[in-house]
Amino acid sequence: MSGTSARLTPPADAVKPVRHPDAPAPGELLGSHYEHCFGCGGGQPHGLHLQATAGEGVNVTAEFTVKPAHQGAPGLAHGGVLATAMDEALGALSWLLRVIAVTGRLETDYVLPVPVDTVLFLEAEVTAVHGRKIYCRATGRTGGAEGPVAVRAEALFIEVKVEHFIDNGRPEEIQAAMSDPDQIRRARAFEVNP
Ligand SMILES: CCCCCCCC/C=C\CCCCCCCC(=O)SCCNC(=O)CCNC(=O)[C@H](O)C(C)(C)COP(=O)(O)OP(=O)(O)OC[C@H]1O[C@@H](n2cnc3c(N)ncnc32)[C@H](O)[C@@H]1OP(=O)(O)O
Repeated sequence: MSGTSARLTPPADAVKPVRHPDAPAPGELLGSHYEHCFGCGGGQPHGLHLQATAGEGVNVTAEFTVKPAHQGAPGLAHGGVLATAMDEALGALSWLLRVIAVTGRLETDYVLPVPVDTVLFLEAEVTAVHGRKIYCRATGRTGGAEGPVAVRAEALFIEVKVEHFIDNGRPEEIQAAMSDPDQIRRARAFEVNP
């Protein structure tokens, strides 16, 4: 059973997403937006270490291997961890629009149980844009990119300015990020007008 709430249905005057001309080329590995991100950072031992690849449209693909640290029931992935994987893959779409965006709403359908050691093949795409609102969806398949859907998600991301993080983040991490030239470069890669 699945369904989409009215808040995730784009309004009639929403527009089709446009791949930014300076977006990473199709097939390019997108890299982590922040080393300590639980979803994609290399600095989180139990994180998901998701690596997303740019697609040809406003879409990305990624693989996520379920580790023992990600269990909910014995030998099975925790649903919240699977939602995190979907959130992260959807968040990576920002690279293709060259905007900074955060999750406003995320709805997840859990279709099949996902055992530890499973490789989930994720695909995410933007479906519509309305002002700052970015409508998107994702699937997670087992056994290959054409395998059965185990997880499905729809989401609304909201475009924000870099000040969203500077104003709201804990000062010590913000100061560390702002004094790291590589982090500044990564943050700028999201912004059309840095
Ligand atoms: C250089 C140093 C700094 C480092 C920089 C690092 C660069 C990092 C780069 C990239 C990071 C990306 C990170 C990705 C990680 C994966 C994604 C996540 O997990 S993100 C974390 C979870 N999400 C949140 O923490 C959001 C918390 N919420 C908020 O902050 C606000 O609620 C926010 C920004 C989402 C909206 O607040 P408003 O005041 O800006 O805007 P309003 O007017 O409330 O909403 C705008 C429109 O969106 C709709 N909207 C907002 N929330 C909605 C919702 N939940 N459902 C439906 N519609 C919603 C509203 O109805 C409104 O629509 P109408 O324009 O009137 O048509």
